[in-house]
Amino acid sequence: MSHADQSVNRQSLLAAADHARALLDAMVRLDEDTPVAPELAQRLESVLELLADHVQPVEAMVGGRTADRSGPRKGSYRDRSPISGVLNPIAPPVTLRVMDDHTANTTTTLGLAYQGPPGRVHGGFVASLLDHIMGYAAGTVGTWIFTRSLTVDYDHAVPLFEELAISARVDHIDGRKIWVVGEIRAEGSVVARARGLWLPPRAVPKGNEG
Ligand SMILES: CCCCCCCCCCCC(=O)SCCNC(=O)CCNC(=O)[C@H](O)C(C)(C)COP(=O)(O)OP(=O)(O)OC[C@H]1O[C@@H](n2cnc3c(N)ncnc32)[C@H](O)[C@@H]1OP(=O)(O)O
Repeated sequence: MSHADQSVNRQSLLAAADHARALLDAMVRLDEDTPVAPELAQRLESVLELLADHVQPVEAMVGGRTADRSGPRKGSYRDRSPISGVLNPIAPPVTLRVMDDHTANTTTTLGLAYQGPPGRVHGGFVASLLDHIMGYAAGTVGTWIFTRSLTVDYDHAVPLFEELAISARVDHIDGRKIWVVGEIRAEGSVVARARGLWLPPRAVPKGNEG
């Protein structure tokens, strides 16, 4: 495939991911007696038939075909992230900014697919957002890092349908331990805060040293 064709294909995949995001939003807003339910199920089945011969085996996407998950991985890992992956429809529209001063931030607005208590973001998703942005701040210190501990304070409701500003910074580093703090603001006020510990693995998985 030529460079130009690849670019057109990526634009189509991005558009498809956006449609799938809109579909997720529509699904949770459908009335149970919607008359188009049978046609919806049928059309989605045909879409899945279209994809059947083209989806990669899962082993190719996690990286490697061996038990230790070493070896090459197809596709961009970041594009498939459940929090900020542009090609992953369960990721809300999020554009991450990772800065040289060991900080990371983003803004996003979440719809009904992320609802916990009525009108509020699900607490588990609040923690996921913080984990992710804080992970990226920690990732400015070491390439391979894992969340070891995360404590979230839910100070106030995190609202749906309003812009949320999520930010994180490395608080201090103690040997291998990277301590990070993060927060979510809505209309300028802090609604959730977190602190956590990130650690590099003792050995980087084979094939992923770079
Ligand atoms: C740009 C690219 C971006 C890339 C950015 C990617 C962003 C995505 C972010 C997503 C983040 C994830 O989902 S990560 C996925 C979820 N997390 C995981 O799966 C991690 C599972 N856990 C592990 O694999 C392991 O526990 C490790 C690798 C994290 C650490 O193992 P370890 O090296 O054996 O270390 P361990 O003994 O557990 O602990 C090390 C030290 O920390 C201390 N320690 C442990 N917990 C605590 C605690 N709560 N408070 C104080 N200290 C603690 C221990 O006492 C010990 O101290 P001392 O005795 O040494 O002094």
